[in-house]
Amino acid sequence: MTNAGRGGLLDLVERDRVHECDGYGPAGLCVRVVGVADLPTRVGRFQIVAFWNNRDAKEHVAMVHGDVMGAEEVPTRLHSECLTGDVMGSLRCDCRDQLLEGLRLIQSMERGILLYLRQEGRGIGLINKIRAYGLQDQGLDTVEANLALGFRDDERDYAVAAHMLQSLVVKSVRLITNNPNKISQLEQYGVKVAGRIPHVIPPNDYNKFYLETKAKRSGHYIDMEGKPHLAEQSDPVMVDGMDGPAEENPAETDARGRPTGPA
Ligand SMILES: Nc1nc2c(ncn2[C@@H]2O[C@H](COP(=O)(O)OP(=O)(O)OP(=O)(O)O)[C@@H](O)[C@H]2O)c(=O)[nH]1
Ligand SMILES: [Zn+2]
Repeated sequence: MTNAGRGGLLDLVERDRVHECDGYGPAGLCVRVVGVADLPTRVGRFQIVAFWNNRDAKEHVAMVHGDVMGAEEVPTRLHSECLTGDVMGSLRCDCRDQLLEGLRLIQSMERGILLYLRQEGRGIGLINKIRAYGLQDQGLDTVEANLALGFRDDERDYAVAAHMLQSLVVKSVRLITNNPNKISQLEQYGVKVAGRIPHVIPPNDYNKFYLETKAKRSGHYIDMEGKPHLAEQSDPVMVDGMDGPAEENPAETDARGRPTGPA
């Protein structure tokens, strides 16, 4: 990151001291940049940006690499918190690998952002996610378990992400995701999504059914058995303990997830 880029992020704290707006989404959610610091990590150096919001005590952060302010087509990952996966290393989901591979991918590019969103359990919270896991242990899939607990299959709202990107003065993003709902919600909130970068992690024995459910029931762009292979998925990323080549040049697609070139 250049001094200009870092200085620019620091300026946002001062800028946002008086920030007020109508907010995003049905709740009128508004965020302010309240802290910026250098954050060396095991995958490289980031600037971490802390956000206050006007609706709850959830403390969302952005991991920023390179000069993103005023930039177009910034590679951007929206990561939803997963204590069991991110922290405990659970194999029931692909969250930890997606988090680390996402940070690595961003580091390998000129610039990029990972928003770490405090939307545990697709927005149902940690206690309810563990209850949902209990129901899954009895045979329900992820969607059925959420519904049995009285939730929608996915309770996440990305208004906070849209405002965070606006606060970082990002002009457009290339979203690192397999989830079409993230793309459509961001667009609905006025974020220009210029393309998609697939983020497929090879399954393990414990999360295969979870990933299959994402593909079959939630419409995620993940190639599983029985579905036509996606051209963009020909080079899976390499994660600890798995054989296979690292993904170097993920194919890109347009905002609707259609490949824009050969994989
Ligand atoms: N309710 C529920 N949430 C889960 C379950 N497994 C993982 N999660 C949560 O799902 C979220 C992970 O989703 P993400 O990786 O951000 O996004 P995604 O919807 O999979 O889309 P991608 O961008 O393609 O990764 C985290 O908040 C996890 O805690 C589950 O079985 N039930
Ligand atoms: Zn997880």
